[in-house]
Amino acid sequence: MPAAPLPEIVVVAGIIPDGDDRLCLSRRPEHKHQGGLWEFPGGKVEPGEPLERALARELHEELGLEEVRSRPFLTVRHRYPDLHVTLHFREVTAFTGEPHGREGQPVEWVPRSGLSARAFPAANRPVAVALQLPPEWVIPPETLDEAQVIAGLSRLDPARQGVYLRGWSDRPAVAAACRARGLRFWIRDDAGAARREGAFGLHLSGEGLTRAERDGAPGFDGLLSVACHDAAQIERAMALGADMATLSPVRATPTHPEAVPLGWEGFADLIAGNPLVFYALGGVGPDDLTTARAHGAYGVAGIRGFWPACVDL
Ligand SMILES: Nc1nc2c([nH]c(=O)n2[C@@H]2O[C@H](COP(=O)(O)OP(=O)(O)OP(=O)(O)O)[C@@H](O)[C@H]2O)c(=O)[nH]1
Repeated sequence: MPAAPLPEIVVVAGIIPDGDDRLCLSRRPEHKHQGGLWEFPGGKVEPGEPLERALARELHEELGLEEVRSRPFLTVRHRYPDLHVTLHFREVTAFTGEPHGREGQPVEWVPRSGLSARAFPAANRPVAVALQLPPEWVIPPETLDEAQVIAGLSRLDPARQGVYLRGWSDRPAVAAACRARGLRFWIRDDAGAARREGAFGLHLSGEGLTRAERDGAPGFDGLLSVACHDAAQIERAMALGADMATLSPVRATPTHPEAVPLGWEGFADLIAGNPLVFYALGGVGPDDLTTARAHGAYGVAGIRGFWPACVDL
């Protein structure tokens, strides 16, 4: 007899900040699925219920919060052995009341830096990665000179923007400018340079990916990222243990005129169900963040529109 299909549930969960760089967590009751683990408060979405309303209802029932407003943060699909779950994590932007465990569950404000010490359900791994990441990934133009790049870096916002030093990975002065500004930055392909420069991440190009597959995963403790353009590359990035990826091109772009754009629907189809954190790249700008999140990405990446002095690119 064929096995019965596993139950599929849709869940909404809130990332609730307190304005002091802490997030509200609760502990799942022992008798429930994934019992005893810490979670972002939330619960099952009712059929036809809009996600923002579902989260407001759950946070009222579980924590006693009122007037909850939220926006998309990250969508994760995960297959537990006994359950398939689609988790819509949302960033809570406003609420009233002080969260307390109305169902007897422990509730705590936890500093972001303390999140890695908590045990979460396996589905939460991409959220733990995304919580360390800026929503914008800025690529300094290669048409500028080093002094212009350094001047541009000093105008980026470290809270919102990270930097991929695509054409600038072998320039210690550029890495130093990122550090001085407190910007998280990624080095291209060279794990040794990433270690030396204290990069936040290592981003593998197609060539870097092939080399890492041949020689073994690069020895680097920071985040591992891969440039992807299709389903096969996403598979390879996951097999290598990557944390995040760029997927491109979403739209036509003058830097890669030959590449066929994925479009937002094609983008969403490719990333659905993959436990990587994705940035949409190629013809997108900071204003596309809401659209990108609605299609499963966490962030947006690019040169044009992101770089402060890029008017004449
Ligand atoms: N709320 C929440 N659920 C999570 C997280 N991570 C994760 O895997 N889940 C899973 O998502 C599902 C949430 O369902 P739930 O049982 O809490 O839903 P509910 O509050 O409506 O519960 P009930 O109907 O059993 O009372 C569980 O299978 C849980 O293991 C998370 O961070 N927050």
